Amino acid sequence: MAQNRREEIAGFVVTAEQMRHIEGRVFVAGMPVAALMEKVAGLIVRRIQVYHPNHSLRVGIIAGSGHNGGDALVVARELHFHGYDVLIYRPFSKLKELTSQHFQYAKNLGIPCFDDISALKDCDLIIDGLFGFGLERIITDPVATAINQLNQWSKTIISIDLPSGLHTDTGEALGIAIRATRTFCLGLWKLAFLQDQALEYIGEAELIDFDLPLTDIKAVLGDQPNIRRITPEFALSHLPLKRPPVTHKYKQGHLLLICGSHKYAGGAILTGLGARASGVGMLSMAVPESLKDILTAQLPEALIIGCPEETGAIAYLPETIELSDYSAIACGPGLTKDASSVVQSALNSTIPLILDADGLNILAQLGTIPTLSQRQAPTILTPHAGEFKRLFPDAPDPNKDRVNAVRKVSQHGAIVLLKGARTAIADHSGSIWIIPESTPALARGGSGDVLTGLMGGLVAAASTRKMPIENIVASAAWWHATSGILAAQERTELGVDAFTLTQYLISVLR
Ligand SMILES: NC(=O)C1=CN([C@@H]2O[C@H](COP(=O)(O)OP(=O)(O)OC[C@H]3O[C@@H](n4cnc5c(N)ncnc54)[C@H](O)[C@@H]3O)[C@@H](O)[C@H]2O)[C@@H](O)CC1
Ligand SMILES: [K+]
Repeated sequence: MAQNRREEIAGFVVTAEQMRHIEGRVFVAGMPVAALMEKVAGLIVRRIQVYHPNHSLRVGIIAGSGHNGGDALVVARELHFHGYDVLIYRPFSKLKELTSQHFQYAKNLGIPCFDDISALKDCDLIIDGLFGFGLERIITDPVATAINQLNQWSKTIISIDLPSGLHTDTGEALGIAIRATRTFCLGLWKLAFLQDQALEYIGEAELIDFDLPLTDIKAVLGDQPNIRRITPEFALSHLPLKRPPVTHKYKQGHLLLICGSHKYAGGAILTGLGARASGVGMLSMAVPESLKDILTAQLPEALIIGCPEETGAIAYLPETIELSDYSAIACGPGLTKDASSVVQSALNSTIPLILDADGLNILAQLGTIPTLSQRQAPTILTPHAGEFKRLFPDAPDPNKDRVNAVRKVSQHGAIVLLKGARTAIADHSGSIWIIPESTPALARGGSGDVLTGLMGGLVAAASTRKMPIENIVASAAWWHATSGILAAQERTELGVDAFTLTQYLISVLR
């Protein structure tokens, strides 16, 4: 039961408004606000003691005017009683009532209080309780200057709920934000934790579960939450790890990869190796004729189809290829922009299609939105931010509120996977899947080709498994990221070239 709760909670993501609704329900049901604050702060103190067991530390507490400040003041009181040398910086004179009471008591206990940040200069540890999800406008002076000064000290900082200054939903710094070493996110993951622009402020992130009832969470988020944080349990349950005892290769999916050019032969190999790891029943690869021998040598199990070529790119697909014979197509890695007619053929097919790399660039040239509107079957686009802008020049900036950006463009019918530190996926219904952990080691040539092949294989295999294709796409991205994390742990972030990554796809599952 406890395990189930942990798993379930780990999959939820909330906006500030949703969190307020959930808490509101708990308070209406009878939980006293002050009791909840005590409980939350008690859990925070326990975690602080795990990371900083030395009770002679000098701890600076930053307390804002709201309940984030209230949490921080309860933490101050408890650390004081545990023997830590505590001092408080409180920049605002007007405090919410409960926060004000905790401040009075801390002062009466003899904890030194200051309204100047420089009092905290000699602290070993800072606890940031300036703003939580109640921050709603740009931070101005003198607090902005104080945050700037604090950031320059490069101290160990633990932020309560969110690094103060971050917008809870977009992860944007509202003028300025505290750069935390560690952030304890309270109750449920706030959306900011899954936005790339917030990551440099958050440091190590940890969820502090304070027993919000699942019924209240689901009453606000719904049974099928609109935003889902991909957990290992979710991803693994969508991978074809266990086969039926009686099957044959075509029942395990037949993937057609269309990739490669004279210039980018390696991209085709990496895509093929990604597909190999998916366990797909049958793999066919359409490549330029001149690449046939090298691909056959690298992927002896694949059926390599040599295609007529022009300027080193595939000119067109041979007539022997009947696209409807396949379970799915993945098209794009290493094609060059000269392979336009091939991409057009793939778009005309009536089976699931994954487009990546030059497949996306060619789609942008063809006109993304009108072309997508002609598609009869699922289309999956896997752009990074640059490709995203070329595909959807009128969409919101994919480098800012990425979740909103990807949600907006998915209205045009495709499943869109926006690559990044926190890859975000949206489908036409506006549902979002986010991969919560990854590694910068994957920011490397060829790593995307591996994902395309892997996802292609999984989508092809899923055609007989009746699983929502969006879940398969998200699970493929999780698998890819998790393999990168393991490879980086064992080989450093420098040691995760794309070929090495393909070798970790299977070992990460063991
Ligand atoms: N209500 C509760 O009992 C619980 C609350 N929790 C804590 O409460 C926090 C939310 O509390 P609040 O809703 O009081 O909000 P916050 O404490 O996040 O801050 C809001 C306060 O800051 C002011 N403010 C907003 N933007 C400002 C700006 N740019 N410059 C100056 N002042 C600004 C607001 O007027 C308000 O007084 C959570 O983040 C969490 O830390 C958690 O402990 C869970 C339980
Ligand atoms: K905070």
